[in-house]
Amino acid sequence: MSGTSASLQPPADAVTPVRHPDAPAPGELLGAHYGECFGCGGEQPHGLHLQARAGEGVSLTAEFAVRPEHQGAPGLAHGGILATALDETLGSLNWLLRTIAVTGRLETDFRRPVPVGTTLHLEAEVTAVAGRKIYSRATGRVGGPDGPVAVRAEALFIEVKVDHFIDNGRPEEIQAAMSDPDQVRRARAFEVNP
Ligand SMILES: CCCCCCCCCC(=O)SCCNC(=O)CCNC(=O)[C@H](O)C(C)(C)COP(=O)(O)OP(=O)(O)OC[C@H]1O[C@@H](n2cnc3c(N)ncnc32)[C@H](O)[C@@H]1OP(=O)(O)O
Repeated sequence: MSGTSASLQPPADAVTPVRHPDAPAPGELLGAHYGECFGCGGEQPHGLHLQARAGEGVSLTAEFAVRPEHQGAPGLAHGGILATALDETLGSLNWLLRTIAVTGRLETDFRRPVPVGTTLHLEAEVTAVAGRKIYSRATGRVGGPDGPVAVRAEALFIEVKVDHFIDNGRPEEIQAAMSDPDQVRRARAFEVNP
């Protein structure tokens, strides 16, 4: 991608990302990491309800069905919503590394409008890892998985410890998430041992 800033270029000592041995198998749905997440949560009525599926290596695909509540201009998806879909898709990659990480930087290209009523077909991959820094990119297409590119992003995620959420989040939500009976979801949020 042209125009990407220097901080999204992996350093010379970056390594190839390694899929965790316990990562979901290719083709498996990842499910939501948190029910209230605006990007993927099933209990979030206003959210994107994005569904991601593991791919080969450290890659995945995801689908985002654009609904009327996602509009910016009449009949078209809001750019910030599309950036959110890209952010969520890229963030989901970290589950394949079994690393807890948050977005440090996200750079987005908007190439085509995305109409309400269409599905954005996303694919994403981790391209490099350097210490706590995880470099990744994503593409969103309209009209099908092989349709024209509507949006693209490159990102830098930074690995964090669980304390990042405990220290910065609201205690009510932290407690609720920690006692989530869904073991996989709890592990994604709080029990990952890289
Ligand atoms: C539980 C699973 C959650 C999954 C969610 C997935 C979907 C959604 C993903 C998100 O939207 S996460 C929410 C949005 N992101 C945030 O709220 C992060 C807010 N930022 C922070 O909390 C801190 O800035 C951060 C933890 C990212 C980094 O702070 P630290 O004090 O831990 O590290 P530091 O600032 O020393 O940075 C570490 C390295 O990363 C680099 N870095 C950090 N932020 C950067 C940035 N923005 N651009 C470029 N480089 C950056 C920094 O220069 C440094 O490089 P070096 O090691 O080479 O010195």
